Amino acid sequence: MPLLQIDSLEKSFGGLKAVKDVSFSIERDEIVSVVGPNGAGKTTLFNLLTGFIKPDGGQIILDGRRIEGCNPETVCRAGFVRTFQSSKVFPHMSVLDNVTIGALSRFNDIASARREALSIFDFFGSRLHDYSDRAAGTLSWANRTRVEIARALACRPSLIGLDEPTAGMNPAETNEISELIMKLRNEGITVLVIEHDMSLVMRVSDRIVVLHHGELLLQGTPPEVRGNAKVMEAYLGNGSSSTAN
Ligand SMILES: Nc1ncnc2c1ncn2[C@@H]1O[C@H](COP(=O)(O)OP(=O)(O)OP(=O)(O)O)[C@@H](O)[C@H]1O
Repeated sequence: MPLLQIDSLEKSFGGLKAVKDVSFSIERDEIVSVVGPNGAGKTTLFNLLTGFIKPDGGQIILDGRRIEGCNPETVCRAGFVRTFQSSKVFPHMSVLDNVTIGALSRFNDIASARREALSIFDFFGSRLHDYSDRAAGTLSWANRTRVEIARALACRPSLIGLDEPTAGMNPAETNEISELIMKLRNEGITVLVIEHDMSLVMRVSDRIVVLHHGELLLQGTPPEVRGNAKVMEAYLGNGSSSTAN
């Protein structure tokens, strides 16, 4: 049984069908990327999967349980936690408190949640330990993204959704995020990524799902997607700055 099964998902905004009859599944321990030109429906799909908006039709089954239409908190408790395109750390709170908030979804007392947060820090080497007491808003963009990922991990998800995790990062930081994504999978966490950086997508993904005008254009392994004529046409025809190479 797949960890996540999406069947015939639909969402319209007024007359615009942002997500049209989209079906695909994600197996446990996979890294799956969702790509597509601007306006393809990636963010809408992510918002549908994580309960931030409700679908007009279709099913979402997480670990055998129907979650379409559930609110974000219920989806999170069911094991699917996400990050956001623009960092949503609490800027005036310390790094430790930001991550402790994530752990409070599983622990009732602050001391246990804080211990859990510190154990999540280990995942990031010394970076978050070094900044533990700093206000999260004073960190670099890359470190704020790490704090957000740490806060998501503190919920101990089975599936983590990363919405453009390398946005605003330089090549060295982007490489670190690639390594982090692969490390997450090695820890037994399944990863769903929306990402415009196609070199990262090609490097880390087991499978790539390509959306275009709200529809699933193609899904396949990186070699299957790289240079595919339909994918190239979707990107070039859209005038997007991203490329499928
Ligand atoms: N709340 C909304 N109200 C109306 N239209 C919307 C809304 N959200 C998204 N859309 C439209 O739905 C379509 C899909 O948008 P979406 O943001 O999901 O695409 P995307 O693939 O994430 O794009 P990008 O790569 O630019 O972030 C677009 O035409 C967008 O304008």
